[in-house]
Amino acid sequence: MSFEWIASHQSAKPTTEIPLLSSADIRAIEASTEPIIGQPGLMEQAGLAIARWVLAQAPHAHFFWIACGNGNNGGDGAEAAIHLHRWGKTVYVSAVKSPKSAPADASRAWTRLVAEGIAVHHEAPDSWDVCIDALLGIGLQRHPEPPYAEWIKRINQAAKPTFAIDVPSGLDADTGSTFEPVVQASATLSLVGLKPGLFTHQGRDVCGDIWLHKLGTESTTEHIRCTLNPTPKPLPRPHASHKGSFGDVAIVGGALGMQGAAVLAACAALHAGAGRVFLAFLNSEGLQGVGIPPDIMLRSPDTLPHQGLTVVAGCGGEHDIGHHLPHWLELAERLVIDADALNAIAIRPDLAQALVQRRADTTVITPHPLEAARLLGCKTTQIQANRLDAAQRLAETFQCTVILKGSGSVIAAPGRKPRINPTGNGRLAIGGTGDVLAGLTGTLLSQRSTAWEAASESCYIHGLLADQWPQQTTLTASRLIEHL
Ligand SMILES: NC(=O)C1=CN([C@@H]2O[C@H](COP(=O)(O)OP(=O)(O)OC[C@H]3O[C@@H](n4cnc5c(N)ncnc54)[C@H](O)[C@@H]3O)[C@@H](O)[C@H]2O)[C@@H](O)CC1
Ligand SMILES: Nc1ncnc2c1ncn2[C@@H]1O[C@H](COP(=O)(O)OP(=O)(O)O)[C@@H](O)[C@H]1O
Ligand SMILES: [K+]
Repeated sequence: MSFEWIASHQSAKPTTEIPLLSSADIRAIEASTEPIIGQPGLMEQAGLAIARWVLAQAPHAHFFWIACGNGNNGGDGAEAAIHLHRWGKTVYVSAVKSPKSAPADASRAWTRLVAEGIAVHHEAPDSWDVCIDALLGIGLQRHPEPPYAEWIKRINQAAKPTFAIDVPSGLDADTGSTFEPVVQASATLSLVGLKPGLFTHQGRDVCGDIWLHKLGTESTTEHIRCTLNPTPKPLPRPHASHKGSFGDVAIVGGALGMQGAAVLAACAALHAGAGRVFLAFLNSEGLQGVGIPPDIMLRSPDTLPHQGLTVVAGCGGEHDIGHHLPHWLELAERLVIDADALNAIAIRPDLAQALVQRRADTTVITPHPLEAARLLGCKTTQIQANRLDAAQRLAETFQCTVILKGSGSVIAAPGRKPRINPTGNGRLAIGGTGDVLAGLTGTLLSQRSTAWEAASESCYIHGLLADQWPQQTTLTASRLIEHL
């Protein structure tokens, strides 16, 4: 039996590509795991693992409130209670309903618990040292009902160490959307496999530290819904190289009053190590006061070179970018499409068609959820309700690599399993950081062999900078660039 520590403070740095499993994947693994006669079943193994894990997290706690739901998540809690009781801890076990209505495995756990002489309560205790949240797991289907909802509120109000089994109750394991209320866990022990919902959308805020116990099961590639974006390996910069070896990146953007966005993208491309960076403003009126480093070559959009160029289009593009897009969609060897360029594609079928026809694996689009909603003709809430599906739909619809931004950015490409980026945090939620991502992605796209690699690395590095940001210093987009 072994525990794997995965993430602390909602941020992970996986060295390998860790698989994430949907609820259906987990149930398929469970169904294909043959019980071995005389050996403990999955739920018994889960109970022992949970009890050991909680004790390791809170070795001095005495009074454990084990809040159990009506399904197998509650059965896991009952199994854990048996071990903690045997080890001399005071356990207060609450069940939402009569254990008689539980599924078969959980029902056996409740029978064993009662045989141990442990009382089953139907209310919460007045106080406790540690709570084990065994209310709802991958079977969650709707807003928690009474008494689930009341107990979840009690758990959160008490602000005591809370250890969630499988997922914090109220979190959708597949999508990262939370129902109301949801348990705010100190740590979560994911069983059998890690779930996507722990790493994207609202999930990252409620899980605490994330641990995994596979309970001796193995997943095969068919069981994998998506993966965690792994830590990239730095690209060597050989001695025998020159500026032509590291990519020519051109930023086309910066309409009137929006030039700063294009400058941020250009500076990010420069600091990320592009061989040469061009900046082509859509409108260069009133540029006084916009600091442009002398390393960046200013051009008009019409005088940019074509050969070997990676174009980043759209940062601060307003409506003007729409005039230039047909040209770059046809001619740019590699292309990053951001912000207003995405809005133009959303309303012009000719541009969408030109995007679909581009050479495979040369294009990255970087929508935030609202831009994604415009592209797919739906509401932002529908995008956020299932970010993995939304990113994959964008990739298939527009035949390109997608970075769906936000907490736990999703990277998707046609015919691939998506990746969820495990780095980044709320400090990035300010204007301009998306322009930095676009410029950084442009440089990596000019240097890497595939758009997929470039997008994955770019997301990871961008988020990592925010994760490593000094606590006392405010993060701004221009400061972020200096750390590239
Ligand atoms: N499937 C497996 O392979 C394993 C499952 N295990 C545990 O079993 C859990 C899944 O068990 P279940 O499928 O029984 O699902 P859950 O125990 O997560 O919940 C299902 C029960 O809750 C009810 N319910 C769902 N949403 C509700 C809501 N909002 N308010 C009130 N009631 C609600 C359902 O009607 C059902 O009775 C996992 O999360 C994990 O903890 C572990 O024992 C390890 C192995
Ligand atoms: N809460 C958050 N957690 C992690 N990353 C975030 C969060 N909010 C924003 N980001 C990241 O910050 C960047 C913001 O991009 P965007 O919304 O396009 O802003 P702008 O257009 O102002 O530059 C994206 O890379 C996004 O993934
Ligand atoms: K739970």
